[in-house]
Formats: sequence, structure tokens, C-alpha cells
Amino acid sequence: MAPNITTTKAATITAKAPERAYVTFLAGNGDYVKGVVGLAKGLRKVNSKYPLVVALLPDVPEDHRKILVDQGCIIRQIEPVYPPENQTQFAMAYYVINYSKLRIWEFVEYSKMIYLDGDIQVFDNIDHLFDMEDGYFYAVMDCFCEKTWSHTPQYKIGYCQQCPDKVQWPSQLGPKPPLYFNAGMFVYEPSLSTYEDLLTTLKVTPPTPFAEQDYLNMYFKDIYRPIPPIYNLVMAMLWRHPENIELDKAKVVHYCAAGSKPWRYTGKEDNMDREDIKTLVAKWWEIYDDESLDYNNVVASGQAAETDGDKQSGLQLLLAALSKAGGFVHRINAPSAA
Ligand SMILES: O=c1ccn([C@@H]2O[C@H](COP(=O)(O)OP(=O)(O)O)[C@@H](O)[C@H]2O)c(=O)[nH]1
Ligand SMILES: OC[C@H]1O[C@H](O[C@@H]2[C@@H](O)[C@H](O)[C@@H](O)[C@H](O)[C@@H]2O)[C@H](O)[C@@H](O)[C@H]1O
Ligand SMILES: [Mn+2]
Repeated sequence: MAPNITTTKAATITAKAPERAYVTFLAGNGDYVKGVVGLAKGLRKVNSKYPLVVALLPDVPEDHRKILVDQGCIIRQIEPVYPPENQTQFAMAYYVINYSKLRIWEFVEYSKMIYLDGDIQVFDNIDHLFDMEDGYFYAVMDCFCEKTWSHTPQYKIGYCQQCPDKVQWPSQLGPKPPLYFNAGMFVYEPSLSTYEDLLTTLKVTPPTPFAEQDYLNMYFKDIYRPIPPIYNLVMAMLWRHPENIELDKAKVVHYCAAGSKPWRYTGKEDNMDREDIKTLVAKWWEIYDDESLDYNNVVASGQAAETDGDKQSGLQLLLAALSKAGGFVHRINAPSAA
């Protein structure tokens, strides 16, 4: 007799929690939830083996949370993290909430996680990044050429780590800055001791314009290992350093340039009328609008196979769909004795 399967929403993890997961961050009741839905569907489309955890602030409304659970996400509410009192002019005023990302170091039920901003899309499977050597912080190098960097000495002298020979770092400015990563995507290991130290150190660290991105760069500078730009195509690279990228090989695209968020795209801001940007925005919408990638349809396709009379393959398909998409925990109750 086929085992009786009951599935429950991931309110509690009853089975052994997966060691690895993708994680993103969601704040507010605005439209970033669309970014997270797109990300969940993109990870499903490339057959990621691991679930997507959404670390969300208390201000994310119930209807947005339901949308995410219905898309197979595992939602985890976190409390905000604020930097010490400061007069800092953040590069974008809303960056102050991004310090809350630091809570993801507390997710120690996972041994390794890949963090992805909600304005990122994954177009090729990147599960292999979980197999990189433990003990390091992996991320893609950022670019200093956009005017969002105009407050920095690098920008003022025209220095960028993407082209270190174009304008040499002048010795009178002291040592060349260490390699600097974009914090929209990184591979890390949750750890309570690191989490506690991150929050303790933050209390005595004056905030800076790129908020938690600057802070993470300072904190992990000794174990930071750059990974190729195909794992986080920072949009500005397309016009700032086209020689450093191969767009058709990009596995992860980060819609971080002003005006490039697909769900708000108008094409009116600087550089947004480029054909490559229009193509990348269209690719994002293709996934977002693809109903076959909706979690419930993926599960239903598993159940459909079951009604085809081949119970075993239907069960396997359903279990594979469930484990692939995360978000649900299935309990297989032993067939009743009767
Ligand atoms: O109102 C907001 C602003 C930001 N974010 C989250 O914080 C991340 C970082 O912000 P953003 O991507 O806008 O920064 P950028 O990479 O564009 O500088 C976003 O991707 C979202 O995951 C959010 O959920 N709601
Ligand atoms: O809170 C600071 C943010 O700093 C970074 O965004 C920047 C950075 O990419 C610059 O290089 C770009 O010029 C700029 O447009 C973009 O906003 C991260 O993507 C984001 O996750 C978050 O950490
Ligand atoms: Mn981003």
C-alpha cells in the first residue's frame, strides 16, 4: 500500500534540515517581492538542488509572505539591524536597512549558503559553488566607476580595480585598497560566533556610504576570494568594463544599476536604452511570467504523473519536485498497520 504522504508548509522543519540553501533578503511592502518571486522561479528553472530561504523583516506584509511560500520559498523573519548612530550620507538612503542582511549568519541549520539580492536572476545552475573550499568568503569584484562612487578617492582619481593599470593607485594615497566585492551575491558559512562578532564589531564601526557592503568588505577582507564575474554580472560592467565580461556566459545577472530593476524598468535612465539591457530585462520577465515555473504547477505535474497509474515514478517525481523547490517538508507516515 502506498505510504500516506502529508505535506506541511515549512512552519517547522521535521525532516533533517538540508545542509545547503540559497538565501535572499526582503524588506518593506514594496515591489522587491517581485524580484524574489523571479529569483525563486529562476532557481527552479535551472534545477537548483537547494531551497531558497527568504530572510524577511517584520514589515513584509502577510500577502507577500503567502506569495513567497506558495512559490516554495522558506521564509524566516529577522529583526532589523541598524548601524551605530551616524551622520553618514549613504549612497542610497534606503541602504540603511541592508545591514539587516547580517542576520543570515545566524542560519546555522545550514552549513553553507549562497546569498543573492532580490534584484538578481540566476540563468544557469550554480549549485557547484557550494563545493568550493570551506573557510573563505567568495564574491565577485565590484566596479568603482558609477557616480554612486563619487564620494570615494578611487572615483576622484579614476582608479578602478577592474582596470588597475589604466590609472595607477598613487602611493601618496597610501596602500592600494584591498580587492572589494559586490555584496549582492556571496558564498558564506553561517556561524553563531561570526554572527555575534559581526554585530558586536558593527556597534563600534562608523557607517560608510555603501553600508553593509563596505562593512562586509572590511570584515572579511582576509578571507575574501574573488570569483569570476559570470557569477554576479554587476550591470555597470556592460558599459564601464565590457572587456572584462562575456555577456552570453553570465550565469548570474545583478540588476543593480539605477533604472535596471526589471519590475520597474522604463528605459529612461542613463544607459537603460541599451539593447543588452533590454534583452536582460526581457529575459527576467520571461521567467517571471512563466506559469510552468510556479511552484504549485511543478508539484501538480508530479501528482499528475502519479494519476498516470505509475505510483512509484509519480511519488519520486513529487518528492524530487518538493526537495528541489524547498519550502515544504514532507512527512511520510508509515503505511497504517491495517
Ligand atoms: O526596499 C527594499 C530595498 C532593498 N531590499 C533588499 O535589499 C537588497 C539590496 O538592495 P538593492 O538590490 O536595491 O541594492 P543595489 O544592489 O541595487 O545597490 C535588494 O536586492 C533586496 O533583496 C528590499 O527587500 N526592499
Ligand atoms: O547596501 C549597499 C548595496 O551595495 C551594492 O550595490 C551597489 C554597488 O553594486 C555599486 O557598485 C553600484 O554602483 C551601485 O549601483 C549598487 O547599488 C550591492 O549590490 C547591494 O546588495 C548593497 O550591498
Ligand atoms: Mn542588488
